[in-house]
Amino acid sequence: MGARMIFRNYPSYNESDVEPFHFSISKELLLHRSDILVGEMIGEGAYSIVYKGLLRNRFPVAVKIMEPSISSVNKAHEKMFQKEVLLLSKMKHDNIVKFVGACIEPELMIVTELVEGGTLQRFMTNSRRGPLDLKMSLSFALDISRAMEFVHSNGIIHRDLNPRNLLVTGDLKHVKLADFGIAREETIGGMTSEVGTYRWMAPEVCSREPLRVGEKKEYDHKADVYSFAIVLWELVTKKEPFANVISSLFVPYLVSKGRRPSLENIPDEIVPIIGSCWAQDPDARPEFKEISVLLTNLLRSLSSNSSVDATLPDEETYDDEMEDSETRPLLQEYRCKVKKPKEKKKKKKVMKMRLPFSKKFKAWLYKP
Ligand SMILES: Nc1ncnc2c1ncn2[C@@H]1O[C@H](COP(=O)(O)OP(=O)(O)OP(=O)(O)O)[C@@H](O)[C@H]1O
Repeated sequence: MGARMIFRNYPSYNESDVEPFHFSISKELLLHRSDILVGEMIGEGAYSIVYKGLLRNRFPVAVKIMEPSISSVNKAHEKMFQKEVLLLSKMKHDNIVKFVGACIEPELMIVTELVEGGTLQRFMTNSRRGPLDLKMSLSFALDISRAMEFVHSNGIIHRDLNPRNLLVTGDLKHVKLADFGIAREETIGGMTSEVGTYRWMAPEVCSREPLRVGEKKEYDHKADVYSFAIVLWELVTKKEPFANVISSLFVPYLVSKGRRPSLENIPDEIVPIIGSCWAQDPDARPEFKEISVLLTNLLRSLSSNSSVDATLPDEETYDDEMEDSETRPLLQEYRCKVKKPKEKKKKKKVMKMRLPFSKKFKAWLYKP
């Protein structure tokens, strides 16, 4: 396996782990190796290589094969594989890659739907030179938020939300969440291992504060909300986060001290969303349920203000307004503002109201 430019922390396992391990994956989730025809390579992860494939000679699929050199030496990777299979098989949502099946003999393989548009990382890199399509960016963000809403409602923390784990559909209209390799069920009392990809890693996950003997860092599903904020920032700025930091290895330190990418030149409507999502205090971050409502309303208001015919993607499925009491006051205030601008007179008033709020919000964000 070649050196990777992305530094990522994986759960640590004891390499001398020799405990016997037996797969307990139900038969319905298993495929025969002969059902799968493996084609060209399309991607590579830390422990796996992903190929295009054909299921029963007919259906295009993605085939993730765990690197045999690793899985044969370490039973811990078999456990990791099994966890990924069991989690992914439960994740049935339009914005999450569909699980097709798994093989355990002769190689460890996970077969999913083939998402043809490549990673969001590649998509954003390719679109950097062109103009920003705000509606498309927000619509992608809404897809991600909806996927995460579903993941969290199932008691799962993804722990590695970043543009390499988000795939763009072939028609370039939607994004799907992939890679549940380090996702875990949230445990009462918080999670403790340090995992994720540094540039997208929440401060509570990556902080290097000294711990007392036996003490462990705790975090919860709000770590994913932080990662989402960085992805949203990338979508609306078309820039790389922490690009001026020499090595991503330094990012955790800076983030733990409150450093964030710049909010300069980001549309006023989006600043409070990003700002609240990457708040230092995880409890101050909104839930994905709230973020989805905000993004839906924002997209609606953008569409109704536009002369271009810009309907929401799959509008009927985004019809889930929340009661005001369900959104936190900060976001509620913001939501009222973005819902209003329909007539010109009202729009002016809204802009007047929004500016001081946004200033106050920025001041709050950067207070020493
Ligand atoms: N369903 C899919 N459709 C198309 N391409 C895919 C699919 N799944 C994975 N890929 C490609 O393969 C790459 C690696 O996949 P994945 O992230 O699942 O592997 P991994 O070993 O878990 O990687 P990581 O080191 O990020 O955990 C992705 O970045 C993407 O380019």
